[in-house]
Amino acid sequence: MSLESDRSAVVLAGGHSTRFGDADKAVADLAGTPMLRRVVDRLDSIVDEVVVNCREDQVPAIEDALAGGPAATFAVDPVPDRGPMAGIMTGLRAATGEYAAVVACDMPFVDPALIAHCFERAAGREAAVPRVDDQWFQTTQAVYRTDPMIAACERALKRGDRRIVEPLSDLDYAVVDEDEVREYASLETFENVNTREEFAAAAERLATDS
Ligand SMILES: Nc1nc2c(ncn2[C@@H]2O[C@H](COP(=O)(O)OP(=O)(O)OP(=O)(O)O)[C@@H](O)[C@H]2O)c(=O)[nH]1
Ligand SMILES: [Mg+2]
Repeated sequence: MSLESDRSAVVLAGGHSTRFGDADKAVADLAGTPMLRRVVDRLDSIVDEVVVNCREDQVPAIEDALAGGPAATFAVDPVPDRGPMAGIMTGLRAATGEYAAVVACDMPFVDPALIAHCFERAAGREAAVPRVDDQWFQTTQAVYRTDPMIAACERALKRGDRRIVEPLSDLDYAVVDEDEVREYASLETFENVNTREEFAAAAERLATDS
């Protein structure tokens, strides 16, 4: 068994991209490659399995965006629009790994070296979550132990709490602080793209990078 055989990735894409406008940012062409495809490509090298979480109506376009690339399976929200934390729960339910990295589809600069480190830090615990400014947990670029995180999401939703940090209160998690993050990645790894302006700026940087 390879070292990585327990590792899944869940890419979250079930939002409505309202700040982006009419189109789905997940599949929007970012410097020649759909944004979600960039995230999947980066994660594929460090996990055994990639699961994409989205709504049913997004599946065809996301399939197109991934065509010819790494294999991915879909985890469709049984009830759409319950927020990113419910999406994490849906994705993790479909994941087969003991641990899974969760990354939002709008983080095209995600650094696989940091994710690999989060897998190391989560070992023997229930999560490893970066926190760069002693305040905001990067819950959509973190590693969770699949079963306890599913249970924690279920409990939070049952309490009527959709906040994405809420499941952490039930978990034994490691915090990956800013200094530790910087050993593996630059902080652009956490940059998320919401508006057309942010998308254009990200495209410009990616075009000059490659
Ligand atoms: N499954 C699921 N995922 C969601 C939901 N809302 C947001 N997400 C995902 O969570 C991540 C971060 O969300 P946002 O940046 O707010 O994305 P968004 O909701 O599509 O965009 P806005 O409408 O502009 O807020 C993205 O990967 C989204 O696809 C939801 O209701 N369900
Ligand atoms: Mg949103």
